[in-house]
Amino acid sequence: MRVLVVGKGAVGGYFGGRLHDSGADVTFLVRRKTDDLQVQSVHGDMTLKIKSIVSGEQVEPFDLIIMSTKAYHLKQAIEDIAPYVGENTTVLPLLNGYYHLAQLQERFPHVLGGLCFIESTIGPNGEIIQTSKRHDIIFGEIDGQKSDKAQKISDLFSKAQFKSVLTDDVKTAMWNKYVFITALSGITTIMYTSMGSIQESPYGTELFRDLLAEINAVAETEGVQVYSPEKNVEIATAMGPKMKASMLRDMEKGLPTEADHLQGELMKLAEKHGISVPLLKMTYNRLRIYEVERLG
Ligand SMILES: NC(=O)C1=CN([C@@H]2O[C@H](COP(=O)(O)OP(=O)(O)OC[C@H]3O[C@@H](n4cnc5c(N)ncnc54)[C@H](OP(=O)(O)O)[C@@H]3O)[C@@H](O)[C@H]2O)C=CC1
Ligand SMILES: CC(C)(CO)C(=O)C(=O)O
Repeated sequence: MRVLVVGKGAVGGYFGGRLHDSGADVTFLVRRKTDDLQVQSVHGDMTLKIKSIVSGEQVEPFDLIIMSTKAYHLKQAIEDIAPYVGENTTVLPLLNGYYHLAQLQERFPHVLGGLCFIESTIGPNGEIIQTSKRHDIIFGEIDGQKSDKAQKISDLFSKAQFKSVLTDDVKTAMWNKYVFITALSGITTIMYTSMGSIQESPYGTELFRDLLAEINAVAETEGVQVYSPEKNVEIATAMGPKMKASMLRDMEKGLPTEADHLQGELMKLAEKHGISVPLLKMTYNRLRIYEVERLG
């Protein structure tokens, strides 16, 4: 199976690197040509020679295209991959959030739902640094059906050094992750620290739980039954006290955030349904101020 990984960043570099290391036929779509990939990981480091292409290069359509750009780069990435999507190509996004699925489905014939749990970032020399144990991909057909294509992807993933789960309810899995990351990126950016410090502070866990409860009420208007706030607090705690959302790591580097795609979309939904979400509103507002100040 020929695989194209779009974005050789924290997520794409890690999972694409693991797939390449397992013997899979992986190409990276990059914006600057490179054949090096370095991964420093709690599961073992890798120094790899990889295949890469830049947009516009003439190559045959791929069997699987893994999308791992930030949401604010997705529109351009969709244009860039269009020539590499054929009638048998499957597109698998690993982005946080939910509403990018519709963007992809509008354009491509076969899109799976997907998400990942991994704490990784791009280091100063372009290396991928993965800092806590989870390295999981959860994916499946959006309509919940079994398919040969999804099964073949699962077989390919099972040979690589990460955990993968083929689910028949990817919609709920994506919403669970969406709720979790919206609250986690919100609380860690507002408090500007890791989960351990937040949980040691007087009201940290309570505020995290309250934010999760607000977001659950919004998510449930989409007809999904998501994890309880308590379960999400447990998931965050299990990732270790040093865990920070990638959004905070991006803010520390002065980079843009996915606030519009995560908190912003949920604010729109809350307003549509008249749901009061003061903590979510404060979080989104703080992140919007960051964006305005960042651009000077
Ligand atoms: N980091 C994490 O721990 C986790 C992140 N996520 C989610 O995964 C998604 C990706 O995040 P992350 O990996 O952290 O982001 P990064 O910024 O680390 O990586 C994104 C990569 O996409 C590349 N890119 C952007 N546009 C294009 C394009 N048109 N063609 C080719 N490459 C492109 C960027 O290239 P360039 O270097 O040129 O800018 C960059 O290398 C986000 O939705 C995030 O929320 C999910 C779970 C964990
Ligand atoms: C919380 C975490 C690390 C889990 O995958 C994540 O998704 C992110 O920070 O973007």
